[in-house]
Amino acid sequence: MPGTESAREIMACAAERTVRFEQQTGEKPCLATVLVGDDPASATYVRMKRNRCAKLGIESRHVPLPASTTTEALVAAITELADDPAVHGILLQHPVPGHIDERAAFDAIPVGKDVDGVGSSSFAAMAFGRDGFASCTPAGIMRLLDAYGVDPSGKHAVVIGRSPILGKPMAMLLLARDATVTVCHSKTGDLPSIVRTADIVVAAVGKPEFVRGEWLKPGAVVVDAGYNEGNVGDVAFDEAGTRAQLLTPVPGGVGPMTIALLMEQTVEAAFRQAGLP
Ligand SMILES: Nc1nc2c(c(=O)[nH]1)N[C@@H](CN(C=O)c1ccc(C(=O)N[C@@H](CCC(=O)O)C(=O)O)cc1)CN2
Repeated sequence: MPGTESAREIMACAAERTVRFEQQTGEKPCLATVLVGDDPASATYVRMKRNRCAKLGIESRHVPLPASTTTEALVAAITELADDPAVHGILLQHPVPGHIDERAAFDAIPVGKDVDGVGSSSFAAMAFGRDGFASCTPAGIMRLLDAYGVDPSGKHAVVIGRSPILGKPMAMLLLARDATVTVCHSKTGDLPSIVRTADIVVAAVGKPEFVRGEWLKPGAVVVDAGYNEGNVGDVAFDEAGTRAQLLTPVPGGVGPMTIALLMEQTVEAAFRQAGLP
């Protein structure tokens, strides 16, 4: 499976670096996870991340907060983690309850600890090719394209979805690799005809089997970044499979890469904070 295989390689490397970090500093890299409320899917994703940390020898510290948490209280909890030198990376699980200003909370994570790449400063650094961490799912997708020998340069890439942690950074990363990028969203007219012109399609809409096989240009590369209930992606897999040159599966595609990138970036943050190469 494409994602599982590439993710395994990235995580093996993160595990090796974790051992080296401990030998050099006597400490372990540490990821703090912040979960607000009791959404079961979010709880599952946080558990998957913490389990992966444990497997790789990365420490994790969990901060569960009630759904009634205010923006101010969440920002204060994040600031406490930001000020703690034993914490190298901070992850705030998205989505947070609707009354919270999620952007303010993401932006409270200092850029050096923003291993999930969700802050505005991280976005700017990524967009302008500066040091920082990219949002894990789009960064994982770029690595997946590389692993499969797909060079975005000169290709028409269509990103369906414009969310701050997926569609928008995805467009920037593809642009940085010289793709011609079209971002489509809920107000886009005649989506199928735009998708039909794409060499690379990234589906990040959050609607099960939304992208149909007949929309695709034969030979297109199709990346399914959907994570809908029941492990169903945003692409109608069987239909798309008959037309696509490469189609990432759900499960076993983009999801494992998201977690692998989070592990890689947490370990890298630990090295940077310790001033080690
Ligand atoms: N702060 C963040 N919040 C959210 C992100 C994110 O990157 N940062 N992404 C999504 C959900 N997500 C991680 O949080 C996520 C979703 C799915 C998977 C995954 O590996 N899925 C597996 C299948 C699930 C399973 O095996 O039970 C797969 O696709 O193979 C990883 C991460 C929203 N929130």
